[in-house]
Amino acid sequence: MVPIDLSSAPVHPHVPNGVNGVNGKKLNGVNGVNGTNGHATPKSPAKQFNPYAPRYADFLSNVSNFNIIESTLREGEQFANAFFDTETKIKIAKALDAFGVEYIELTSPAASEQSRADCEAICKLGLRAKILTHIRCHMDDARIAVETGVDGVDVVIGTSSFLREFSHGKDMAYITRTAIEVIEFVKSKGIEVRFSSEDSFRSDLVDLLSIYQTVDKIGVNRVGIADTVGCANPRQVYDLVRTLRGVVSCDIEIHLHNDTGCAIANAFCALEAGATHIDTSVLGIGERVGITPLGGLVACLYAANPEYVKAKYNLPALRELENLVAEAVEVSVPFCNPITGYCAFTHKAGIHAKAILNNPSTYEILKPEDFGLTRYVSIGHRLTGWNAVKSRVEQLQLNLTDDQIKDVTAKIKELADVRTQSMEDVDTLLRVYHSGVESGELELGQRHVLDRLLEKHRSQSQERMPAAAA
Ligand SMILES: CC(=O)SCCNC(=O)CCNC(=O)[C@H](O)C(C)(C)COP(=O)(O)OP(=O)(O)OC[C@H]1O[C@@H](n2cnc3c(N)ncnc32)[C@H](O)[C@@H]1OP(=O)(O)O
Ligand SMILES: O=C(O)CCC(=O)C(=O)O
Ligand SMILES: [Zn+2]
Repeated sequence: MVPIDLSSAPVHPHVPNGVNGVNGKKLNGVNGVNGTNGHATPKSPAKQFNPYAPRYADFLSNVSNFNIIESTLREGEQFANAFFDTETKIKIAKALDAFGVEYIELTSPAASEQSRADCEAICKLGLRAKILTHIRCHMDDARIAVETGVDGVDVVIGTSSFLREFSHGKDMAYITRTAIEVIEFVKSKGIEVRFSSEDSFRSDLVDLLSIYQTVDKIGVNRVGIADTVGCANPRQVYDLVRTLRGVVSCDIEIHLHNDTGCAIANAFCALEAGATHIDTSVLGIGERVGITPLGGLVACLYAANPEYVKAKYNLPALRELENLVAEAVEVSVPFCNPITGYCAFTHKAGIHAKAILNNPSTYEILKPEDFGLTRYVSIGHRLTGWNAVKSRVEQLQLNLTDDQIKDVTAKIKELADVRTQSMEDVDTLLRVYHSGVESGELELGQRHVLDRLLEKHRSQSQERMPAAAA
């Protein structure tokens, strides 16, 4: 792949959602969308109907008003490859804080002596983010948690029949009694408390709403819904959060596992339905395939409202944060990772390349410069086009006409049909072509002359570098 560094390319204003004829005027009444078949719009105001105007449900949406509960140091520690020593935990906590997440959730201090000590150490860092720890719904855990110096405690207990039968073995009456005791105890210490049902989507709806209503009445700060097994789809998430929003007045958190790849979409739908807090981890690490990834969620919410997300988080810090965690758990950042994936801002096909060079918003919903990153156009392959090649010719300050660029593009394609051309290969070809034109040896379409010039260039370079060639 031959990347062209486009960091100096003109940056065009980002086209926000809702423009491009989506929420704007262009679509109304066109293509028969409003039943007008392209004819004049009805004149009577009573008959006018804008299907894209905000709906009642949109007023519930928190897509531009949410908090992130970052759980790399809790859920992330449950990732099979994770072992965080104290120093690594502190580095990760500081990097999360520098990125700007609102909350950092830590492993239960009841898990081990070191977990307790690390929790205390992170509380003492004086970070801007609020520090939470995550415990079972049990007074023993609660007593340890409130002594660590955390700003809040996240309490969880399974409510599905699976977990009631095979995990803790408790019925709803016991769960409700213990939840009340734990919540009142944590509240008495003057810190935040959240109550969450584990495996919410496989729990009985009446049980769920009833326990959430009870804990809301006694002043819990947040209730949490958890898709513990990653079985929920966006519609189910919307429906459950929307229903809960009508039942409790406290904040609503959601924790979504990614077993079927829906975790980001589910988080977005939860916000649309009125959730206020989303759990994430860096690169999504957690039990099995993990949970909603921080970077992917940020990409999704940036696409919805770039200005809000840019103002809220230090976006250029994301890459280092992900690299730090990837290194700590010995994985690579996936090539398809939103924002920081190897090819996230690389454009290849000729049709894309031409439009991107004219206006990056044509094929980009995220602006790389907002994340401290650079856009590339790849040209050394058989899908390239003369417009992309022209941009490289201009960067190299070679003087070629459009017809000459089209001619040399045909040669790039011929060579790339055999193997992908490196940046160096393409630059050499462009320079040889240019000097052939300048010297008057090469004319349009004279492939045999170009091949001879290339061969001559190759043997001259080998003569110049015999030692290197040997
Ligand atoms: C879905 C999630 O990710 S929830 C968060 C998961 N986090 C963790 O598990 C934190 C790390 N865990 C640990 O270090 C240990 O499991 C500990 C310290 C919490 C408990 O260890 P142990 O006492 O040895 O128990 P063990 O892990 O074998 O079993 C869990 C116990 O908690 C009980 N339990 C499980 N979930 C809950 C809950 N949400 N609330 C209260 N009790 C619970 C189980 O019934 C079981 O009790 P038992 O000892 O009477 O059998
Ligand atoms: O506390 C919560 O809300 C979620 C706990 C958890 O990790 C899960 O259910 O997957
Ligand atoms: Zn989880």
